[in-house]
Amino acid sequence: MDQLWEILVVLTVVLLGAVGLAVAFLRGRGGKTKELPPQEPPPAAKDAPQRKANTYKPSSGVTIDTSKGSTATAPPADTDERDEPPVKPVTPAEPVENKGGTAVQEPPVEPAPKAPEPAPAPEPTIEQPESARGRMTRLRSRLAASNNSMGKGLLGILAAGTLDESVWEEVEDTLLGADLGVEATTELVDNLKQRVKVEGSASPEQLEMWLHDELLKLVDPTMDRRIAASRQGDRPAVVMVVGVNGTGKTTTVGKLARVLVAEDKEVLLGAADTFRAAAADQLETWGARVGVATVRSDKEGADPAAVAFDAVKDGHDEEVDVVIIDTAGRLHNKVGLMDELSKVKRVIEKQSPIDECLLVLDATTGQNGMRQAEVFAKAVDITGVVLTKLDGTAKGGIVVLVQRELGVPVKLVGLGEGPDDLAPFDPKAFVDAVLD
Ligand SMILES: Nc1nc2c(ncn2[C@@H]2O[C@H](COP(=O)(O)OP(=O)(O)OP(=O)(O)O)[C@@H](O)[C@H]2O)c(=O)[nH]1
Repeated sequence: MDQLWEILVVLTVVLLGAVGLAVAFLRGRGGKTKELPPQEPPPAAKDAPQRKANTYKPSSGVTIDTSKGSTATAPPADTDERDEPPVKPVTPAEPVENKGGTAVQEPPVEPAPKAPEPAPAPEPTIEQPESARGRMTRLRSRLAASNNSMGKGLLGILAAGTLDESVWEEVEDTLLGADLGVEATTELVDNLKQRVKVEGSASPEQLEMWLHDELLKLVDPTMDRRIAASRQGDRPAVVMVVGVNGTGKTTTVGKLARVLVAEDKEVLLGAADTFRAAAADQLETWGARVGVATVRSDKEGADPAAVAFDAVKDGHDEEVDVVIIDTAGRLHNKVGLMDELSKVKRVIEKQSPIDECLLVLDATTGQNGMRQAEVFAKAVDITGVVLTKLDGTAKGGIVVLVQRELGVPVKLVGLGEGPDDLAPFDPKAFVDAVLD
């Protein structure tokens, strides 16, 4: 019986072993994964140009590969990257989908080529303005071109023959037409008549000489035409410039700065014309051309008195020779403008006297300009006149009229739009040009 059990156990073990081997054999065959045929690359990736690794060369000389997934590598020591063909920069784009719907990553994007170092800003060129001496001589032809019709007319009339009353009337009309004014005209004609009477007769040359003398007398060479633009003790001189808009005020301040720079003066400009937005820019440009700074406010409609105050204060601190203040020429009404000018004047005078107050008058406006002048003279104490645009008018007689009416000399004349077309007024050169 025992033997039978032993035989049964052995048979069972053999059977189980055979079954296990059979299962293992079957698994080994049936579980093998099927090989996929080789995959074609997606069209987009296939067509993508083979591009070299994107490189960025910092100033240290180390090349950093910025292409995706790569690590920083140093180039071989003997690699000269300048020999590589240039790589076209690629615009970054979103990943695109190929036809099969697989997302294809856009090839790595190269950084924009390093911007070249910006060229150092060119040094501003400081212009060398023409010296004041000799300007009137250079500009004399301009005066003569516009004004000697008056001189020629007078000489023609006086040389025509007998000096009867009708001839004197013609002389008077010519002088009045040149804006000399009634008073000065009567004075001149009376004096000429007197000389002719005393001499008995006169040659055309003698008449020309007398006319020259009489005109010069009216222009008055004895007036002090110097501009107070030198330091006054331990402070700068202060020059305030006033006048109606469009007369050439800002231009004159710019030109005057040039005259003074040519005389080796240190100048500071104050842009107190805050009414017209562009006036401060205009003034600053004028100053910058000759290396002169401008005190201004960037706020349109800022208080002009405050700007003038700051300019004078800065002038003190910087120890310049002269501070020139440009003012507004237009406000909503005349009263407002005059109040503003008076205030600018008062505020400046809190820290410094005003040494010069120049009224800018447009010579082409004739009698109209005279009425403006009187209004300004009431608001501020005018110490001198700048007659602009004398190159564009035959009415040079305004020089005499303005001096007589205001009791102050014409100190400067504008004879063109060029930067150096402002000249100290020279009575003799003026009369010479008129009778040229
Ligand atoms: N022909 C000539 N033109 C001049 C002369 N002076 C100034 N001008 C011109 O006159 C115009 C007006 O000049 P501005 O300096 O802007 O006048 P402004 O008085 O400051 O005017 P606002 O700033 O509006 O008050 C400009 O075109 C100048 O070039 C001159 O002597 N001769």
